[in-house]
Amino acid sequence: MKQTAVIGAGVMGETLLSGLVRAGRRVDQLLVGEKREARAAELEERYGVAVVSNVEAAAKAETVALVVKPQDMADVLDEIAGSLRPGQLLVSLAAGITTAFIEARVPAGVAVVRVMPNTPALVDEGMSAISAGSHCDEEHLAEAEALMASVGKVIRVPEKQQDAVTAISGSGPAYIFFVVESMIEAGVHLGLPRATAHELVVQTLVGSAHMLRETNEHPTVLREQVTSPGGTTAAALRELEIHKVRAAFLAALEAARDRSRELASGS
Ligand SMILES: NC(=O)C1=CN([C@@H]2O[C@H](COP(=O)(O)OP(=O)(O)OC[C@H]3O[C@@H](n4cnc5c(N)ncnc54)[C@H](OP(=O)(O)O)[C@@H]3O)[C@@H](O)[C@H]2O)C=CC1
Ligand SMILES: O=C(O)[C@@H]1CCC=N1
Repeated sequence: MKQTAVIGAGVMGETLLSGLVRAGRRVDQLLVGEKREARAAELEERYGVAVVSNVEAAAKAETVALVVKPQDMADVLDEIAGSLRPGQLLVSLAAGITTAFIEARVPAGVAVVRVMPNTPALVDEGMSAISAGSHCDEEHLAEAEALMASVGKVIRVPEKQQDAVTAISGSGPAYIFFVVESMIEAGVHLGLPRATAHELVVQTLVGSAHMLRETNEHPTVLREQVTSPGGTTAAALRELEIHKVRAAFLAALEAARDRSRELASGS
């Protein structure tokens, strides 16, 4: 029986775990590495999974997903390295941590895949980008792809693109939620009840997202369709340009990309 372990069951780790359970993965094929007792009890109760030590998880599982913070990665790798064996697959979901960083800390022949997921995985609409490490064959990459496909869409990218991917789709949901928050607040300023503003904004987002995916049109075309000459949308977009929102997005995403690069150094 092939087992998959999730080490680090915080926001992203639990998102992956819950997705695997929803996708029909048998709970006796799942192991969780979690050091806090209260959290371990919570996960056992919620999913019926076995919560074990990191060392036991690493020793028993064929595939080990590492979902700890980048700053904790070196310690966790030091802890489990002695239990790992060639042929096993390590799938790291940590921002910034390179496959070379992991390979340098585990036995030779352990396959490593770097993944950048995002939280919409919680509703099976995740976006994951995966990159192979140097001891990784097609079977390992396919295994990592299947793992992440249980919670959404998966693409393969060269590892050198992962910091940019992290800035776009890894952190991306936060920018969207920030825009949603801002629009709801603006609705309240315009005199709408908060619940009404919330419903209007959320459905507008969902509808726009479906249009983007289903029409396959470029966002510029879709934006132009909304923008009647001399109308309300043109007035609003002019303000967004005056306030340099486009430039702010570029600066923000560069900052996220740079922070991802820094995380590999443990800072
Ligand atoms: N949140 C997101 O949207 C995304 C996160 N990621 C990546 O996922 C990883 C986790 O992020 P996130 O879930 O947000 O962070 P969290 O802090 O929510 O989760 C990290 C988890 O790791 C646990 N942990 C820490 N040390 C150990 C250890 N030695 N052994 C086992 N578990 C340990 C923590 O436990 P405790 O709380 O007890 O310390 C916590 O439950 C990061 O590397 C991040 O870059 C990637 C893409 C998106
Ligand atoms: O903020 C972070 O560092 C993580 C990685 C991408 C999304 N959340």
